Amino acid sequence: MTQSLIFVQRKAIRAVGDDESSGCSVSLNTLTFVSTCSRPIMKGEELPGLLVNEIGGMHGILHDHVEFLKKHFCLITMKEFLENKKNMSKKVQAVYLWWHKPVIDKDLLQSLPNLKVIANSGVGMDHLDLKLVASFGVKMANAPCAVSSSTADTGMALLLASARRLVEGYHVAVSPGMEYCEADFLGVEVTGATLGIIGMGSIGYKIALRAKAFEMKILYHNRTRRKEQEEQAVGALYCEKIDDLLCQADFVMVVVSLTPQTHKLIGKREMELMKPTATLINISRGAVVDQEALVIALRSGVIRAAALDVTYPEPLPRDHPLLKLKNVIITPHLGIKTDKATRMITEEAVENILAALAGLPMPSEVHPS
Ligand SMILES: O=CC(=O)O
Repeated sequence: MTQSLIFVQRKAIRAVGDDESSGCSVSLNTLTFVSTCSRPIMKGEELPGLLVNEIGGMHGILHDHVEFLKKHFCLITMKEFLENKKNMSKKVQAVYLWWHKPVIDKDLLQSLPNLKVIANSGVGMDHLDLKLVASFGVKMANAPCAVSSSTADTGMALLLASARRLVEGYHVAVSPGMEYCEADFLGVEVTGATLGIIGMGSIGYKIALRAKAFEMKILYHNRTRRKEQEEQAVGALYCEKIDDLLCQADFVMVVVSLTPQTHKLIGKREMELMKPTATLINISRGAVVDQEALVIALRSGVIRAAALDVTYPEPLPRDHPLLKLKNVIITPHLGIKTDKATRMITEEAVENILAALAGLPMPSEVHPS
């Protein structure tokens, strides 16, 4: 199988995918790496160099991913690269960013004359200077298909946990001698409640699908309105203005990418527009919400609660006021992390890199805005 065939095959899957409405194929997943990306290695063929931060250890690529990557690339770690820059720099044709590492700066880009593509292990690209990378003629890709289901699940898990006060309840249940009365832990009913989704890309859409099963009313705001049939499929109503969504929703779910336009998108004014009984859920990036304003809003009852998979910084300093509030749930940016999603991320990265190296359009190319 040639690289171009691989791409055509995947493109065909996308075109008929059972998840067309979210813009992603869901067919590329299994619990082991799929073989659609693999190709026979010709005798004597030199595999393209793929720069990765490190292998294994606390922050490095998982070993089973390494085995898969080695079928397509000659892996070069940052350590090997820095120790032998002269020989290695020309070999590197692609970089795989594993949880934002290695850091891509001008120095690194200048030292990689044959670099053609950078693939990211996730959907958010805010850690990368897209314009800088593009100015070196290097293409970029993310992995939106791989992460949409797992991230949508995290959003719903946070919504349910906050509504039903599961974390508070857990602490009481496991604390010896803790007493509680029947009226404690009154939560908020999710069935029939209104969910406002800010950001209706593939993750937002999958949240809507899940919320529909919970019989929620769904409002959404997005830069571009979804097609009528997509809206109807999940029963979502479009709010052209975020404010209209904020003042009606019982749960506000933030799913936008972090850009200069979305930085502190949800601030004091927006929280004051929300119902005092509303819950804010953030699964995008911490900086999309003004955290100082959030602390005040949570302390003073401007909103009921918050559930955050993302904060700034990550992790929060131990003495951060958000960590002291009972009406907050915080998880350590685990949104996309499932066994299946992480494997799919690496598959999607390989698919993108192979397409770029073959001079073909990449399935999930990212352009600077
Ligand atoms: O945070 C997760 C991602 O960017 O995919």
